[in-house]
Amino acid sequence: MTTIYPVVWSNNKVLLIDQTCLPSQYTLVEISRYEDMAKAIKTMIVRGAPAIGVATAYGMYLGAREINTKERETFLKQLEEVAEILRQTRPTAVNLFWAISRMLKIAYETIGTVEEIKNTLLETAEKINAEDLQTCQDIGKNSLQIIPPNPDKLSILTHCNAGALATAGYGTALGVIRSVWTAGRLKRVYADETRPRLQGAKLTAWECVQEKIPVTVISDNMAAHCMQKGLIDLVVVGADRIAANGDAANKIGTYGVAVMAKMHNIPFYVAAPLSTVDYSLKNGDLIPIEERDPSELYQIGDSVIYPDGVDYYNPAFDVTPAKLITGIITEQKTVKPEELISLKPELSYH
Ligand SMILES: CSC[C@H]1O[C@H](OP(=O)(O)O)[C@H](O)[C@@H]1O
Repeated sequence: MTTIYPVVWSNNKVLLIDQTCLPSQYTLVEISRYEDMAKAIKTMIVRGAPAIGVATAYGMYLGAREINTKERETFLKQLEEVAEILRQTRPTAVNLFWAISRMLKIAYETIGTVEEIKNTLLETAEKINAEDLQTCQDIGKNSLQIIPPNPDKLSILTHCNAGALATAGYGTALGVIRSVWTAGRLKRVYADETRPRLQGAKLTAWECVQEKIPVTVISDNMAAHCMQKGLIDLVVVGADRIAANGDAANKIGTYGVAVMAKMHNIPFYVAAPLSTVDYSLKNGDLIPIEERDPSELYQIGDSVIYPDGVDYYNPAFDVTPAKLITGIITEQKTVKPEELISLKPELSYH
């Protein structure tokens, strides 16, 4: 069982695994102030929709802790300012906004002193962390229902990192892979490198190696060839925001993988918690797509790989239409995209 927890509350501060240093260095970053948490999210020290949600929840508590007033109204007003700073970090992963809404709701609903509100906020952040870990394990368990019954072991392709590092632990897409591995049904993982930030090569491969899960890293442009050669039995990816109709935003390149999977009749699954479904959005056209600094494209390490004079375009995500998605594996059950609406929770924080 994985023991990779990217966001941990310890000794009155948050410990983050610095994902920008993996795989060469395993480094923990201590975060005691909400503005440092905002920076850690923006610079992707912590990344991955659910992990961003957990980190944001702690960021809201850290911000609350810094507010120096006993006046409830003044406290709540300043907490809203903390929320606004955190909202500005990354626009696509809806878990960030989900966590902020949930933390603000708790603050407004807590009848008591400012100190008591602060304590409740910490308890809620801890709860969000624990819930997401359980959610990922439930997603993994549910995925076993959709794995083909034949005794052959599967080769599964995944894109980017939707692993323990991208969640509270265990992972969504990689949680599926861990569960299939534990069930003795996995032959091999094919991990797309996932340009430009290489989360597949650096993070998914690292997680698989930690757990001795056989993994082949492939460059992104090899996925079609591997499918054409019959090397891939199934694709599973994570998500950063899913619209009510099942259109799913995920790391750039996911849409191309889905098109190729469709072309080769390979099942294409999205594994995600319901906290990643934004029921307020009718379809994926409405999902905000983050554009990141062009240096992620033109620089690898210290070397600049593009000539001067070129233009840049660096969208961090793309949207896979529901028609290309075989199923969405959630903590409740696996549904077809058009059935996602049936899982809409009573209480939504979006
Ligand atoms: C379990 S969701 C992980 C999701 O987040 C990643 O994006 P980023 O690394 O930019 O935070 C990627 O889209 C993963 O699928």
